[in-house]
Amino acid sequence: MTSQEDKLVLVVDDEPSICWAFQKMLQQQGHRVITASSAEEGLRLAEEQKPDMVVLDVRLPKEDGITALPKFRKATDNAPVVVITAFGDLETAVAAVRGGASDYLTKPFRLEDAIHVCRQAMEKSAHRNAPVAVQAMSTNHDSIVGASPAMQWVFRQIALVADSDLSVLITGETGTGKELVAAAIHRHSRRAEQPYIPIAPITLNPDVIESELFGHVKGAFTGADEDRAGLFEQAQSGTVLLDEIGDLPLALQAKLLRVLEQGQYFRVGDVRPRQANVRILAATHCNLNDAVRAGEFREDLFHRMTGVQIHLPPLRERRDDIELLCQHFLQSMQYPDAESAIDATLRDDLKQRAWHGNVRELKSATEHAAVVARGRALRLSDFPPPKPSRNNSVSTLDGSLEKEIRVWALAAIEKQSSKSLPLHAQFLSTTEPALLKVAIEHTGGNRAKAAELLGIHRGTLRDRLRAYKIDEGTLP
Ligand SMILES: Nc1ncnc2c1ncn2[C@@H]1O[C@H](COP(=O)(O)OP(=O)(O)OP(=O)(O)O)[C@@H](O)[C@H]1O
Repeated sequence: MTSQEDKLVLVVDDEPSICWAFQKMLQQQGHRVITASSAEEGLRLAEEQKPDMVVLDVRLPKEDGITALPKFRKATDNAPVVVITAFGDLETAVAAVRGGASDYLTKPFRLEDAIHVCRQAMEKSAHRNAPVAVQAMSTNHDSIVGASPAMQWVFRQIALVADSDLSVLITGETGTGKELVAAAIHRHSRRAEQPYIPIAPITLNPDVIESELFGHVKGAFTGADEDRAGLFEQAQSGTVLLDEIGDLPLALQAKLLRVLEQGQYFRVGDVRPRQANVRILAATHCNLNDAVRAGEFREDLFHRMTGVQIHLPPLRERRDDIELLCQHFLQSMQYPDAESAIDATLRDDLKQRAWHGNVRELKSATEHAAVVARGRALRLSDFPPPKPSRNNSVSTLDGSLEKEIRVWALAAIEKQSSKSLPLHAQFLSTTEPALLKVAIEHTGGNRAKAAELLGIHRGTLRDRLRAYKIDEGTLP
């Protein structure tokens, strides 16, 4: 048997630069690489040389990668296949995984991601079950739109978990699409034909929430005139989404844990346990870690739920999706010439907004603008004013910025060497230039006013600009 460092990898891509990049990267990891520029040539090599892993592009000159995927699996006795694609939508990712792909990468990818994905694919058994036939995908659903690397990663994660029965925690600010992701996981799972029940605990009457979830037997409490099934029972064989799982009362968290660990629950007033055959997905916009620390969320449930997580970044961190999303919403409204209704100026203006309400805000703003514009190309004035941030205070760091700083600081500490600047100086030289530039831009290039705004001496400002080599010519 070959060792983890000495595998034969077949790369099938008609772009020589991609073959070259994989060749370099995999050879550095101690593997041997053969390449092919078409599925046909790749299959021939696969039959002859039985590679330990295949990297397969979706778009190939004749037969495409997704169609050829099962053939590669057969030709290599089920060696892992990593599929790569230039632009992925969720359906392509799911089709790849259904066709037997071990993983999925979207071009352009970061080298670290490619190494990580290839290593994981090789670690996985090279002799998995025979591939499942690619199933026709229904298009009659709410599609998830996104071309940004962040959304491509989300598609990959959905595709990888959809077919299993794993519980998944979906996190992200309000309006980022958590419920849409949960519905997509269900839609692409084996349970797709079974019920999908989203439950928001906050909307349930707190006095009867346990009965709502797990049902009750006759006489369990006043008003319980007959046996009744709860939502978990109604979702039998299907999927439940617990929307804002952080809102679930502590007593019910223990009962949910029982469902997750033993697949069992009790109707209120019943002593007979019932079997729950449900997949549990959960969503939250808050930091469950904090809730655990505050004693509001059970730690054991936290660990059970955070095994598989899909995080949806806020829209302001994937601004390149804004135009695509607007066009998508306009198309859904059958707006005339939806694709050209947003010109480059409007696109840039929309990208400037903070979109604190995320995709939900963008959707309602686009619908509003479409009504005002009545069929002509949209203008910024057609859009409602931006929604204010929930946390408009500028005197304190908002949670996400603090998180970024923590991540930065931990990474900097790890990289610290005898040659590095002290941590505080590193931090200042990373963050201060942006602050100085904003102050100067804001004051129209007036250094005296900028220094006043910053609360520092003019001379200090001049020295810092020099120290950071901020090119005065690039500033107003
Ligand atoms: N990537 C996307 N592509 C298309 N539509 C999207 C996308 N993300 C979100 N939406 C739309 O934005 C709206 C809000 O999405 P959703 O309800 O899934 O967000 P959420 O994160 O669950 O919000 P909340 O936390 O407030 O419940 C929905 O109308 C949804 O269809």
